Amino acid sequence: MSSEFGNLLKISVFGQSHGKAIGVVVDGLPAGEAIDLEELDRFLDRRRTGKNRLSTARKESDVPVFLSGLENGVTCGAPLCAVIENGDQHSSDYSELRDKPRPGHADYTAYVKWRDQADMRGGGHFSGRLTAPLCIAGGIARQILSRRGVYVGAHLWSVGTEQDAPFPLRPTKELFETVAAKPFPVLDDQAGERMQALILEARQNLDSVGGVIECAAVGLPAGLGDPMFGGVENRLAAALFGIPAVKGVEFGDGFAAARSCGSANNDPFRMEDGRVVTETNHAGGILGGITSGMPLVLRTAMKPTPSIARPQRTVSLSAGENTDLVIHGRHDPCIAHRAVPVVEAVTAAVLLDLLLEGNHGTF
Ligand SMILES: Cc1cc2nc3c(=O)[nH]c(=O)nc-3n(C[C@H](O)[C@H](O)[C@H](O)COP(=O)(O)O)c2cc1C
Ligand SMILES: C=C(O[C@@H]1CC(C(=O)O)=C[C@@H](OP(=O)(O)O)[C@H]1O)C(=O)O
Repeated sequence: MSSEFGNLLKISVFGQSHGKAIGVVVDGLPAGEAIDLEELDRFLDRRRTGKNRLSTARKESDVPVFLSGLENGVTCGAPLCAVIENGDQHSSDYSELRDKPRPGHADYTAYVKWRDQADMRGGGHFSGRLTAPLCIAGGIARQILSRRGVYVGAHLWSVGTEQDAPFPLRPTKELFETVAAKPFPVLDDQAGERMQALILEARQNLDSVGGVIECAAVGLPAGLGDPMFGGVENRLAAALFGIPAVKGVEFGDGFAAARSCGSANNDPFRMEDGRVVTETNHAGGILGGITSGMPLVLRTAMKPTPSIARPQRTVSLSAGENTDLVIHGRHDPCIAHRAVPVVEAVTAAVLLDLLLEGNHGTF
């Protein structure tokens, strides 16, 4: 199933952007886990729409209703199902797009696959809207992990050409909390100001801008994951590419490592308080697909929002001829800053799945 991932912790996302509701089924959660719903709401709020001109004007409350799996706020072992009602759809914005696919969005490929049955209102099932239920699942996974000393956090690494400071060699839970509490998720607030100016400028120019998110996980044991196709990188990348608009995933120094040399890229081993650590972390905490015990570090490249307000060239599918398109409606001038908690959510879900596998489902 294309909308499901995970081995022992199976996460299945359903719904369409302008349908009645969107939601998630999470099967395989350990029983007896208290879920702090206020903390979950703070997590969902970091992704929420309609806060300011940096994001889409669509206003959704994103309040999850738990239909199963949670009794008195505690997981009961049965599959957890949560739904979010959609409340602010402007479907007329999309009537023309059925015939004239938006460059950069999934309208054309959805049409190729599903023809006239495709629900492309608000991006349908391809929409970034589906990352709200993903954040319910990942927000719960994140709480379960942090109870066991594994912390996942992320920040906006760059927007366009503007760059944040990198995570330090050993990011802490406190650093993750500090970034998560900020209205704009960066380490260096001055860089954050420049990024916000860039997003507003793109919007002003009837355009959009891309960005990169850096995510880290600390407290992971060494030895998680398997060689070759069962690697932690493989598992994370497969799930992270499920986030709409992700066009690249790298671990540690990633593509920059290809411009480095062995003497600079190798992380020297040292003993510290009786355990093996590395002096640097170019590998991003993964060697041979297996965690080394150093912080896991990854980055996801988010493309610029495809729906932009300036006129674009497309085709009329019915007439079979070239034409022009002006997209109306409410769109994010940048996706990356809103997707920071989404990357945390997916990372936490995959790591919890891997930890459950290593402990026969009971972690
Ligand atoms: C949080 C989030 C918000 C998004 N907002 C928009 C948007 O407002 N307008 C838009 O055209 N695309 C938006 N996208 C991106 C599209 O959903 C995505 O580009 C499209 O489904 C095609 O998928 P692909 O880019 O992975 O190929 C958003 C994605 C995410 C994750
Ligand atoms: C609603 C969300 O984002 C939506 C994601 C999206 C897309 O094409 O991905 C297109 C827009 O939908 P609409 O045209 O209905 O406003 C965004 O607002 C959300 O993230 O919750």
